[in-house]
Amino acid sequence: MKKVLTIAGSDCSGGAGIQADLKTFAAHGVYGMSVITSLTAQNTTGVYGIMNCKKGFTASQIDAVFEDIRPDAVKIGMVSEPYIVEEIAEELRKYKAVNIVLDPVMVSTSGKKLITKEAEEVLIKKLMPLATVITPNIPEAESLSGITINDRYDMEKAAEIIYKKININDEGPAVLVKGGHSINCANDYLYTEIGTSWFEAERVDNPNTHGTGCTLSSAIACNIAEGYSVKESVARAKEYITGALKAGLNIGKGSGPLNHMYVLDK
Ligand SMILES: Nc1ncnc2c1ncn2[C@@H]1O[C@H](COP(=O)(O)OP(=O)(O)OP(=O)(O)O)[C@@H](O)[C@H]1O
Ligand SMILES: Cc1ncc(CO)c(N)n1
Repeated sequence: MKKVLTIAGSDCSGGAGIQADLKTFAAHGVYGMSVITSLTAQNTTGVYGIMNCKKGFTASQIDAVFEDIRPDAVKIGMVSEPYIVEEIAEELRKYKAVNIVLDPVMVSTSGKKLITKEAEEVLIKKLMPLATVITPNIPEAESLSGITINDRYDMEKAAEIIYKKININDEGPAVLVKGGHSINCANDYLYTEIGTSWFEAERVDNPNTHGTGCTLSSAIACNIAEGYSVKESVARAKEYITGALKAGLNIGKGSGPLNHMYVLDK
């Protein structure tokens, strides 16, 4: 059985963060492990508090995992503070971790800022270059590229700018700009060293989209762990997220979670 690690924040209401990641891992039939960077008090209506892991403890958790069970892929989600980003980068370099999917979580679905400006800068400099693929949504891609995104062409331009900013000697990550924040569609654009692709999907008319980003990046990590290419992994993850949204749960008073237990045919 493949083993996949998530390094992310906890969502006590179970729709995003570590909880979404572990449910996605289970739906993909891989063995899931978790390093928790932050506790959040949140639910489907908003984020009401954040308590970060104290200095050194994210690194201790990563040591405990890697010294015993080497992951086949690693997903990284919410990392709020620069010292946590530094610890993760140092540890992943130390263990020569591979197949890293980084979701640069900046703002929650409900609009709460989940990362400091300083942490964002360290994320770009130290962690993104270690990744295989990064998965910004439209506002995150705007922040990383410095351009405003209004249409498909802007998504393509932003992906290329971000790719060129992070990739030194073509050794950095592919860039997947997610279109979940578009109005009429849900098309994602992938920019890699060997080519570009659009992943097109109909927009599912469902207000329950809490944790879609966490879930997509976890599904990509599972597929990469199973040996699929980045492009195939994104295609399969896209099919899974669309199915999980269509499978429609209706939980909570706000933007509820999707149905992680949707299983993709092998
Ligand atoms: N209503 C929808 N219908 C179909 N697909 C969607 C919908 N909303 C989001 N997606 C898809 O879900 C994935 C996550 O995209 P999105 O842009 O919502 O990420 P995010 O903003 O990081 O998520 P989060 O809400 O967890 O922060 C993408 O593949 C996107 O196209
Ligand atoms: C813990 C956590 N990670 C990521 C997100 C982004 O959806 C969230 N709301 N909470």
